[in-house]
Amino acid sequence: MPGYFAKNEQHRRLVLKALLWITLSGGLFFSVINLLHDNWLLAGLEVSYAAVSLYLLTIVDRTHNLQLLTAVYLLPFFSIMILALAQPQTTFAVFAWIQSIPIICYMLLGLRLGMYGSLLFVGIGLFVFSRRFSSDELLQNVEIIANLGLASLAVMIFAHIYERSRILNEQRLTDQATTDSLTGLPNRLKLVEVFERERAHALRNGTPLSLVFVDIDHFKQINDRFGHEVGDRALVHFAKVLAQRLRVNDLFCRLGGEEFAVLLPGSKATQAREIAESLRERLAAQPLAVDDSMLPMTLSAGVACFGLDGQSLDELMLAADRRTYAAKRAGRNRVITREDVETVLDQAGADQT
Ligand SMILES: Nc1nc2c(ncn2[C@@H]2O[C@H](COP(=O)(O)OP(=O)(O)OP(=O)(O)O)[C@@H](O)[C@H]2O)c(=O)[nH]1
Repeated sequence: MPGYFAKNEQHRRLVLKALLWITLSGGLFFSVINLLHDNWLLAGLEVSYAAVSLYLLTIVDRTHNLQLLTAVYLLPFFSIMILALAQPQTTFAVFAWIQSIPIICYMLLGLRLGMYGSLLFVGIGLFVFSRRFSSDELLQNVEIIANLGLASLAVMIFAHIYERSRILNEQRLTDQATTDSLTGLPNRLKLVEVFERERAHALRNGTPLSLVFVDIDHFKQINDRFGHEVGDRALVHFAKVLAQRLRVNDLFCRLGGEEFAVLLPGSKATQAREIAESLRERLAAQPLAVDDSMLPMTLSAGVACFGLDGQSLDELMLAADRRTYAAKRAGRNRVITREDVETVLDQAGADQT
């Protein structure tokens, strides 16, 4: 299922449910009207369609393939509409239903499929309508034809614009929710989302996946000495310096405060360590300019590997966080991997005694 359709599933499910209720009640109502007009074919189709709508209503909440269900529902729905328009017993008024096609298509199928569906079914509807009422004197009136044509076009354009703005707004909200407003980096929510994708990829292809936990050293001192505003600038500077070194596939995100994480798809522990070391060196080489002086910044980092340190993001975070803590205890400005932990802690203990 394409990502976009999956994202909008909840919205589409609600729209489809509303439409199913309308077709259930409308189908029953119009079948009675058509029976009174002796139009058995249309009445039979409408009752059957009401029954199909009732059945779909019972499964719409639990179906895993909403797109297929929507297609199964829409194709006969539009076909019955057009068939109704073609019947000799029906009136001009059935055309009003054709006007609803673009709205239904865009709301249920999205921008591209909605446009194709609208063009196809409105086009067929207009063709059938012009053939069916060609001898009607109403159709000889240019004003009426222009009104009907323009109204159909306007509904389609508005439905298109509405769906486009809805998608853009949804995208904007999703971006806002997954971005750290200070540094512009992805946030923890994005890490959770990307980790799931990369985890599945690593399992499928047997490729490595590493996580580096990064913490700025003595950040509180920057705040205390220069104020919160310089502290914020230091965070932005830090984000910029580190981001320059990483690849597009790597996910560098701010977890909160002065804590960051880097997800490295395709990198095993040794490679992740090298990358973390180069981040550390880069930061040490690029101090922050504060007034006329240069303020040095350093980081401590811990590396964890998918598989070796656990299967879930929580397990990897815990392992990487512990190693970062070990790096802090060992004197800061260093990177610690699984292999380093004991050596470094022994060393730190020896230094203290
Ligand atoms: N300016 C600024 N400060 C923040 C922000 N978020 C957290 N902080 C500050 O970051 C500081 C973190 O302090 P600590 O957890 O003691 O860490 P540290 O001073 O880096 O010490 P070590 O990690 O042990 O090296 C706290 O003073 C927080 O107030 C932020 O968005 N902007």
